[in-house]
Amino acid sequence: MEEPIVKVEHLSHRYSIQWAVRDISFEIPVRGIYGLLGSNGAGKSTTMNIICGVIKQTEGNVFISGIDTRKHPVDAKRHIGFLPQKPPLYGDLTVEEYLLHCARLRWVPDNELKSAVEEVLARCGITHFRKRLIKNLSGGYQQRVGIAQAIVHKPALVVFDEPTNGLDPNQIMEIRHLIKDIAQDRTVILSTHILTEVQAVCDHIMMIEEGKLVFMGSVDEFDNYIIPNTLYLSMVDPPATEELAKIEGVLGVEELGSMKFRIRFTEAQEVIDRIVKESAAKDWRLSEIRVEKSSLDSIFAELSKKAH
Ligand SMILES: Nc1ncnc2c1ncn2[C@@H]1O[C@H](COP(=O)(O)OP(=O)(O)OP(=O)(O)O)[C@@H](O)[C@H]1O
Repeated sequence: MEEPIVKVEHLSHRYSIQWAVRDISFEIPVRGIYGLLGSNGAGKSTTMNIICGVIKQTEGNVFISGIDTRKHPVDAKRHIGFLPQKPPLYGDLTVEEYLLHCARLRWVPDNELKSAVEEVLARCGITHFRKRLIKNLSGGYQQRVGIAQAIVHKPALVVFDEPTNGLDPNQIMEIRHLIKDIAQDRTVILSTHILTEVQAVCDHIMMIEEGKLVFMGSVDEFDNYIIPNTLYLSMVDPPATEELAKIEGVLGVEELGSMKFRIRFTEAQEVIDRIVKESAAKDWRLSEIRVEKSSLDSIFAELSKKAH
């Protein structure tokens, strides 16, 4: 069987006396964008810094494409690109000088340096700024340079720590687009405390709370994890709540006021069909009916509570 791209086994980390990460295990077997989600101080940066070999774990093992990061850190790092929370940029270098420097640091062979930098400049949409000093770029473009240095050596795994932090909405959209593009030919892990970011960018979610992994699965699984789906219903001439509750397949009815209701159900389509039929027969004048997905925010809050 093929080695997983990332394998984390019983990972724990302690800063002096405080445990920041406690017994986390997971595997990333296939390509995709994996969101590492958690509130501030949950342990995201610590986990990412360990995966990328920036800090050494107190306990446990990390393997990158089968290479033990503790035993062979240099070999493992060849497969990793990392954009830390504060990008390691040198403001007094031009974009091109900086990327050349990074490519050399990452063991790109001399005869491939130029083409590697050209490729990454184009990929990140910064070719036209190649001669500009990094300190004179906007935040969004500085972040692009940060991303470029993370992929200049074509690593199999790229790790982004809060990549859209501090950017304006347009810049955020552009950076998300770039991350999706980069993930087409490699695995990406990105950390964020923003739920909509995960929804917009990721295929899979790993959620950390208080140093523990509380969820790992697809975005859809996360979405359905805690709270069952509900129906939102609006009628001009609604019946009594009890009458709605009697409909087969309806598990509960919550009155939201102004002739609106939230219904918990067993099977969406069957219940929708019955409500529409009854409404037509009894002239409830149905004006809106839709399946509500539980918001990521509410799941986030539930999972956080679970972890406590
Ligand atoms: N160098 C350090 N020394 C001591 N404690 C630290 C250090 N770095 C992080 N911590 C603590 O470890 C815990 C986890 O921090 P970490 O930065 O990994 O969380 P995070 O999820 O990345 O949060 P944020 O989104 O705020 O960066 C926090 O309680 C934090 O205060």
